[in-house]
Amino acid sequence: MERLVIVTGANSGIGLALCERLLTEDTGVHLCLACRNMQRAEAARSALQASHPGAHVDLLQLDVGSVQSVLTAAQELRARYSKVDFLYLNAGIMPNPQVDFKALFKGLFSRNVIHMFATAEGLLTQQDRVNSDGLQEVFTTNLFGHFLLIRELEPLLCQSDHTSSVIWTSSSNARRSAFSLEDIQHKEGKEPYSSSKYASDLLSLALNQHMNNQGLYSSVVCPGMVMTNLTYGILPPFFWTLIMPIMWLIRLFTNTFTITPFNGAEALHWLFLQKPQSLDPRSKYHSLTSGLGKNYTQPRKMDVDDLMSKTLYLDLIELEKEVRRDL
Ligand SMILES: NC(=O)C1=CN([C@@H]2O[C@H](COP(=O)(O)OP(=O)(O)OC[C@H]3O[C@@H](n4cnc5c(N)ncnc54)[C@H](OP(=O)(O)O)[C@@H]3O)[C@@H](O)[C@H]2O)C=CC1
Ligand SMILES: CC(C)=CCC[C@@H](C)[C@H]1CC[C@H]2C3=C(CC[C@]12C)[C@@]1(C)CCC(=O)C[C@@H]1CC3
Repeated sequence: MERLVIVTGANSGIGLALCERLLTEDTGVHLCLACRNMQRAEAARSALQASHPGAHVDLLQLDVGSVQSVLTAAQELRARYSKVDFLYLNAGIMPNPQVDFKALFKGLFSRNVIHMFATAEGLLTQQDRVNSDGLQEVFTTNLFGHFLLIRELEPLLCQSDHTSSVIWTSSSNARRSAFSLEDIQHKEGKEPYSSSKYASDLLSLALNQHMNNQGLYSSVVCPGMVMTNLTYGILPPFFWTLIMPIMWLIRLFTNTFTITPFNGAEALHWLFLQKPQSLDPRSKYHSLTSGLGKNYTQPRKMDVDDLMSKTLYLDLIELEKEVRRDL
């Protein structure tokens, strides 16, 4: 039987590579590319169908950064499909990133150099802004829009006769110290990306605790450090070209430098092949690539606790009520 797989942010990078891998490596996949820009979505579909003639690929207009767009897209999905098997919550942004070159240089000569390259801890800040819903843009795109989508798709995800999986593309940059329950949107700080990714780790745990009994399972993935539009936005392109040999060299010391979107999609694809009941709700599934270029998936325990995750879940439900009231 065909399995319906929805991928947000499917028109480029890791999302597009995942779609390519699903069509190449699996049979009976019905894809729905959920993208904000329909021209880019069309281009992605054409590329997928050029390499997989006859592949079942639908498009859906979805801007996860806009409450109204999520509600309209969910309504469309409920009209089109009777169930969803996999929902990849992959769309994400890192606006106006700034690299702290002083910290980078200092880190190069410290014992933490591998950790620094794997997580970018202490290296990156971003400048966020408020969107037209009055919400922080990074929080809405990376977390809240996806949360709302899950809530809206409950009738398709939670069915008595089958299980469904929601899979978050989180990051090694997710860090507890960047997140605060007093400021879940990260209005105050300078690391909204790190905060939003940590929030997705917490939320995934809460979703498992609240929804496993309805057949919905949530998992978290880290794709590693991948060269995509997102990373190309961090430094000027010529700089990346210049340091590319160093990047391949770094891979000899840290398996988190997956570098290509194909490699980065490893854990996302691996999860497609697993029974959701067999997965650990407290682990993040990492795409890793060895120095010799071998891809594999490894679960690593997340720095999350039950009380924090439950509190965030309840805060998000409250926020959802508020935004619905304001529509
Ligand atoms: N690259 C890396 O090293 C890492 C990436 N990640 C995560 O991987 C995910 C995919 O990013 P990646 O492939 O790297 O980067 P890309 O920029 O290539 O892909 C991001 C995708 O998200 C889409 N998107 C952004 N904002 C919205 C929105 N409001 N509504 C709908 N779609 C949107 C983009 O669409 P559009 O083309 O219209 O902008 C694009 O398709 C992100 O969540 C990112 O945080 C995590 C760890 C490391
Ligand atoms: C010599 C060399 C490789 C310099 C690059 C330094 C930095 C720009 C990178 C070092 C670690 C990278 C990293 C990311 C972005 C680029 C770096 C900061 C991410 C934050 C990209 C998005 C993520 O979700 C996690 C990545 C962690 C590592």
